[in-house]
Amino acid sequence: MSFLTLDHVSHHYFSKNSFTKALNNISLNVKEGEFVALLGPSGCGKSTLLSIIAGIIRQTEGNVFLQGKAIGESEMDIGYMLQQDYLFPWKTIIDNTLLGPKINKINTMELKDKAVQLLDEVGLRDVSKKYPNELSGGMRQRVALVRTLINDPKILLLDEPFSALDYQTKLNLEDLVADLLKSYHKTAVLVTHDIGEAIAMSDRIVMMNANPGSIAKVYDVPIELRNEVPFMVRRHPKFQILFDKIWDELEAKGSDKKAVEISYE
Ligand SMILES: Nc1ncnc2c1ncn2[C@@H]1O[C@H](COP(=O)(O)OP(=O)(O)OP(=O)(O)O)[C@@H](O)[C@H]1O
Repeated sequence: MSFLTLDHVSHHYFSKNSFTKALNNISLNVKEGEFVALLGPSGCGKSTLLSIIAGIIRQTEGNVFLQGKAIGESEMDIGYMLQQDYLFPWKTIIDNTLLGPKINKINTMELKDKAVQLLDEVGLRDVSKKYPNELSGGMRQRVALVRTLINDPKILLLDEPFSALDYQTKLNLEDLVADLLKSYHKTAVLVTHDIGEAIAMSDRIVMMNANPGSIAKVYDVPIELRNEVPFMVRRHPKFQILFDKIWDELEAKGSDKKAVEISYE
């Protein structure tokens, strides 16, 4: 059964002088516990699609359902992790992780133990009383991950969450995120430009076309790779085969195509 359903989703951006067709007729079913990556040339609508799934923007056409319910009925169902951590500098790490529930008027006393446990799981128990500026970029992203998981969201939306990190930190975080999501049996959609990251972390990879954004191809990641931690996936012979296939496909699409933009001027 489909956990997340995208049913003929299209999106147009309208501004005073122009109209951009960002997404055209996207249909996709994501199973519970599945990890799906969205990959494609710049401007193909990956972030737009993620914002629609998050309920931040409303699609122009089509429907999006999470467990059969239209998106937007409960914000708490969705966890969002971005390239920037958006931690509040004047709040301690533990208070930052509890901010979402606090805003939603949930009793944070009950969630404190869970926050401590999650901080422990990401190796940050000792810094819970510190402030964000005392932490490295990788540590801050781990706090952002805890903040996302504290609400126990049904689905995690990851918009290039590792792209601002150095390579080694990024690989370590990929392993950590994959491990945590697997142990909590979370469903996730990742937007990335990094083919290796998409293969290392995902069960399926959705390759998108630009101009306008649509689904070009869906790759099933071989089971041998899905059973490994991301770091080890990169060493598997099947990794390189899939990498080359996707690379050739992306090269063929070109990397700088813009979506259809019609100016009214
Ligand atoms: N708020 C907006 N108003 C008008 N057009 C927009 C807006 N946001 C995005 N677009 C356009 O919609 C198209 C898809 O943009 P989007 O950011 O979703 O693509 P993307 O695949 O995430 O790009 P990138 O990989 O470069 O981050 C682009 O042509 C972009 O210019």
